[in-house]
Amino acid sequence: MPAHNKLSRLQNDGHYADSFEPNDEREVYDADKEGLVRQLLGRLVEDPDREGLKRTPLRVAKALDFLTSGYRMSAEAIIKNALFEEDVREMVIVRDIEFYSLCEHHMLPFFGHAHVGYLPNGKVVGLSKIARVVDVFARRLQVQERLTSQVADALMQHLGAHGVAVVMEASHTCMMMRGVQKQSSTTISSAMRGTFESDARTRAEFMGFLER
Ligand SMILES: Nc1nc2c(ncn2[C@@H]2O[C@H](COP(=O)(O)OP(=O)(O)OP(=O)(O)O)[C@@H](O)[C@H]2O)c(=O)[nH]1
Ligand SMILES: [Zn+2]
Repeated sequence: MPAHNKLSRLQNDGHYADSFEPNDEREVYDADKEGLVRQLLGRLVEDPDREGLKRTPLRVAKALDFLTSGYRMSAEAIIKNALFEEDVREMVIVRDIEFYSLCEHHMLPFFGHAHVGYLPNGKVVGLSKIARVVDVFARRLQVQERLTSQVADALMQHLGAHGVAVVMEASHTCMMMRGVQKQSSTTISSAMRGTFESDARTRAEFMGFLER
């Protein structure tokens, strides 16, 4: 088991200590968190020490670390090394990017697809980086609307684009497995920035591509 705890490098204000490497996807081990999950398990089940549950607190702690790893990642760092000068002015769309996030109200998954478009301004970005930026914000405790806006704002800020459009469609397990128990409803959210916000034809062109 790793002796150090990477999370300890996270400062209280949510920023990273200088020594922290952004976008380090290595596994985090946090003994405190494992203990807290063990306590919770003790309240939930009759025998938290039975064989099948012995390593569950460790597994849950590691899973939660992964599912919130977006707090330790930086969209800027992902984008800045993958921007290429290219005289492209037409719309670029990456659609059907699957994502998984946790709703901040219940810490239950919501998941679906993101569709991202942008209008380049002399630079294009490596396509995989757009999907990585979706993950940076999806791997946090979220509401879908904020997730959508954060992806749009980060891309707008770091691409130098004329505009960015993000549409996300998701199923919320907190509405499916509990609460209102609606299995088929999906939620669509959008965030339009720059030309996509100011020009209805650009927005319509983007939406048209999504219909295919
Ligand atoms: N706007 C928005 N709401 C969300 C999202 N995820 C979950 N919610 C909602 O957050 C609300 C929380 O409402 P509360 O009344 O405080 O919680 P609750 O008693 O568990 O609500 P129910 O789910 O209706 O049982 C619920 O209506 C959820 O459906 C999201 O991404 N965006
Ligand atoms: Zn919820």
